[in-house]
Amino acid sequence: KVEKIIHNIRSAGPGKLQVISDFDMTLTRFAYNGNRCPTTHSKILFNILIYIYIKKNKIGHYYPIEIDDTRSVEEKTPLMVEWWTKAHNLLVEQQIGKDQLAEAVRESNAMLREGYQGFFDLLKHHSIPLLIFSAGVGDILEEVIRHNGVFHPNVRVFSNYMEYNEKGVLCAFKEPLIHTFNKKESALLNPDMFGQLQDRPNILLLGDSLGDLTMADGIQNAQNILRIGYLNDKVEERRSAYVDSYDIVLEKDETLEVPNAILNYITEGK
Ligand SMILES: Nc1ccn([C@@H]2O[C@H](COP(=O)(O)O)[C@@H](O)[C@H]2O)c(=O)n1
Ligand SMILES: [Mg+2]
Repeated sequence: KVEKIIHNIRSAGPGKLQVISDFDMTLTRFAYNGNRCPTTHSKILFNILIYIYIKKNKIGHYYPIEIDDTRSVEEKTPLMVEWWTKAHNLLVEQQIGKDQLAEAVRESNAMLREGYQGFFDLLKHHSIPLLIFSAGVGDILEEVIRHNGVFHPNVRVFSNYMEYNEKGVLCAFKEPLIHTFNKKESALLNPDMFGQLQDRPNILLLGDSLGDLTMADGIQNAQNILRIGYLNDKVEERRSAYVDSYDIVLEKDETLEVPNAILNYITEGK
């Protein structure tokens, strides 16, 4: 099946392709030297207020629920909304200044996956749109890719964005709230963007959660979708659900080698 999809995408050429990707733990590393890397939410909480990250972000409580594939999306959704709302309220309470963001990212160990330069540059070179759908914090995410010199014009980001008051201080998060399991809804809220991309019916989808599988649902005339899933955590327990849902499953792989190899093959000689 994978060979057939890749063959079809290659035959149609890069002009018919778009890449839709998750951000945290898909384009960024899950772990480095045995330690977990921060997400966009935790990057800022971690850098600005370590105490809050540990005591109040409640990653220890909510993250196991997020990745528990024995619970239904319906059961998990209200708990995810609760987690995200608490985290956003916490950030708002801290009165974070717009200028502190860049500094927070510079000082954090935000790490894109190995091979990110080749990935972003190849997509730019072939003018292949890269749509990043993230339930993280859009302002931080943008800062991370800008800081790494790969925020090219072909990159579009859909995420949770901060709102600042007239003094440049964080005062709210823009609606709608995007969490792990409602990416489909936010994709459908952007018909203009997807309308522009209707002439690109072939999709390379990258994700690390089963919730990421719905990111391409806004594409109405999709023809060939190759879904690559990063299985970062609780590998044994979650393998069969991932193998059933993704076309390719990468276990504990901190690189973009496989997507890059596929993209190189698809665009070879073009
Ligand atoms: N308070 C929170 C809420 C969520 N997270 C993690 O962020 C990830 C979302 O970003 P994606 O780019 O992967 O959509 C999500 O998987 C949560 O684990 C967090 O760290 N803190
Ligand atoms: Mg993710």
